[in-house]
Amino acid sequence: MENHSEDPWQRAYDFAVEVARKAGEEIRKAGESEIKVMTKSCIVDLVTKTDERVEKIIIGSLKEKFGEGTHCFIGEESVAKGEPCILTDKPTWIIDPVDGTTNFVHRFPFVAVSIAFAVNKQLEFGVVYSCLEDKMYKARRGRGAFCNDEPIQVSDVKDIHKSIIMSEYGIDRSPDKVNKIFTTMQKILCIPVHGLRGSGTAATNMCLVATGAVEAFFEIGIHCWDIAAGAVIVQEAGGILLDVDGGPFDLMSRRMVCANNYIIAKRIIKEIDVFTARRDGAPIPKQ
Ligand SMILES: Nc1ncnc2c1ncn2[C@@H]1O[C@H](CO)[C@@H](O)[C@H]1OP(=O)(O)O
Ligand SMILES: [Mg+2]
Repeated sequence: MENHSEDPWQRAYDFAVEVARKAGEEIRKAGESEIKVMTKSCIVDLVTKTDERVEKIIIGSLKEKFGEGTHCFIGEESVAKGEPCILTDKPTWIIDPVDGTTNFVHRFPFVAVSIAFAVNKQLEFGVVYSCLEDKMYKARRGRGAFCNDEPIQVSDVKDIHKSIIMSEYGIDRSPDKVNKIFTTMQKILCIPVHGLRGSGTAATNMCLVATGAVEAFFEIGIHCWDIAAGAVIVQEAGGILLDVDGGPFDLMSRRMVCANNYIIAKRIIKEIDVFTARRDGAPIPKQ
């Protein structure tokens, strides 16, 4: 019999990679036929049957493998349907079945499956499968980060003027919020930096930091399922995570800066116009 006592999560990690691949194949196939689009919180917050179906496949496979009741699950579409979004000390899977749903709907070619696993609120591993590019990013705490089994590393650029920074626009179209986002983007662009990019998926943006293609990614408004897997991948690739105000990273805070090093992170943080986002798991106030 295999002895997992010294390495309790390897089996879960390997299985997460398998499940992410299967989920990505489902997404690729679904993209070949007509995509029926629905909305969630507002008219630009999109969801499809594929998001819901793929989340069910992922959670179903994990429950079958690890036994119902022993593990907890936080999944984007389950939370949208009223399941709690609370991270406890129990072994917890944090899942975004389709990160970049808007891209998926428009067939803009960056769509990722994001699966992370935390125990005692510490992230143990993360898997991001960029399914249209067929890139499997993965990392386990203390064991390095990989893309299609090749080790990956963040860039060694320390000069902000030689960097590419990533961010996103989110889904809030109130002029006040959009203004803050654009002000930040303008300030960063005019530092100046080499470029400002956004792939439309937070998980993929983080993997691009991990491979050294860009130096940093920041966003306010993302959820824990968008960034949990990417957080392990960035850290294991030698990068760092911070709050947008320079404090420690908090997975449930809906705010994050990830970067190749502190010099780049701190320089960006100086330019970020912070706005509030209700924490993941916080009760929604009654109207
Ligand atoms: N309210 C929000 N504000 C900002 N980003 C959000 C957001 N909700 C989801 N995102 C995520 O941030 C990136 C784009 O802004 C995507 O990864 C998107 O994930 P999604 O495609 O799974 O919804
Ligand atoms: Mg997402």
